[in-house]
Amino acid sequence: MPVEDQIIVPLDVPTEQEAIALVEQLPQVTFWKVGLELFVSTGPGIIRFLKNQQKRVFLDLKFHDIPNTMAGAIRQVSTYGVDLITVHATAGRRALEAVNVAARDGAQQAGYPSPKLIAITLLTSLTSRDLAFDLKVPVELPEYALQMALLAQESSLNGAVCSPQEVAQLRQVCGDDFLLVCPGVRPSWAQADDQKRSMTPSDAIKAGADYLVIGRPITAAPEPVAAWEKICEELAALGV
Ligand SMILES: O=c1ccn([C@@H]2O[C@H](COP(=O)(O)O)[C@@H](O)[C@H]2O)c(=O)[nH]1
Repeated sequence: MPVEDQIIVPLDVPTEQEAIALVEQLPQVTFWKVGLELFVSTGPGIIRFLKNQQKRVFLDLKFHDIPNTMAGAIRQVSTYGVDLITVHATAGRRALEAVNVAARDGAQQAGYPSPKLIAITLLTSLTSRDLAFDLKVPVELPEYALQMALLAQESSLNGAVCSPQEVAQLRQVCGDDFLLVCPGVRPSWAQADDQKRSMTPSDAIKAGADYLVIGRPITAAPEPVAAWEKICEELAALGV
């Protein structure tokens, strides 16, 4: 896969007009992410727009609820024809198993291939200290992320979302067929923002990520096209 196709850019903007403007400004981007802010504002209209532009779509709504409610929501969003959907691994085994069936049903009903379901292991904005002291999880962070990924894999999900700092371990344990998507990616020249477990794009790919989610370093850059090109050049230099 060309390196450009491994970068997913989030449309973290409040309106459909701003989202469309970004897509038009960055025609080189093939994979866009629609998250909570934009989806709450526009509903599925933005997904139709992206699909009409032949873009791949990552619907990052991070579903987290009881199994029946998760299944109902996933059945509905699986009728949109998106490529990737996130759920929280902490919804638990029964919910993860339920969403698998629901995604197949919804996609089949709409005549689309099943979307790939990927589970959030631990948000990249959280630190070891947050996990231990605020969330009261008495497990080291890398072990916790791994256990959440394994829960997703045992529940037949397609992959997981993890920080680049955990991706090498997850790749080694979960194998090559398990999709690993990494947000929290920061080129050396970008600021960290609220990301706490970051790595550079090339280090994240070398560590085993399938896809990188890179937002503000591109979309909030003074020149988004130049920022995109700089990241692609850095990745192309890896020669992978
Ligand atoms: O653990 C997670 C899960 C999802 N995200 C999402 O990725 C992007 C990152 O954007 P940046 O501007 O590159 O920080 C954003 O849409 C998050 O909702 C994440 O960061 N961490």
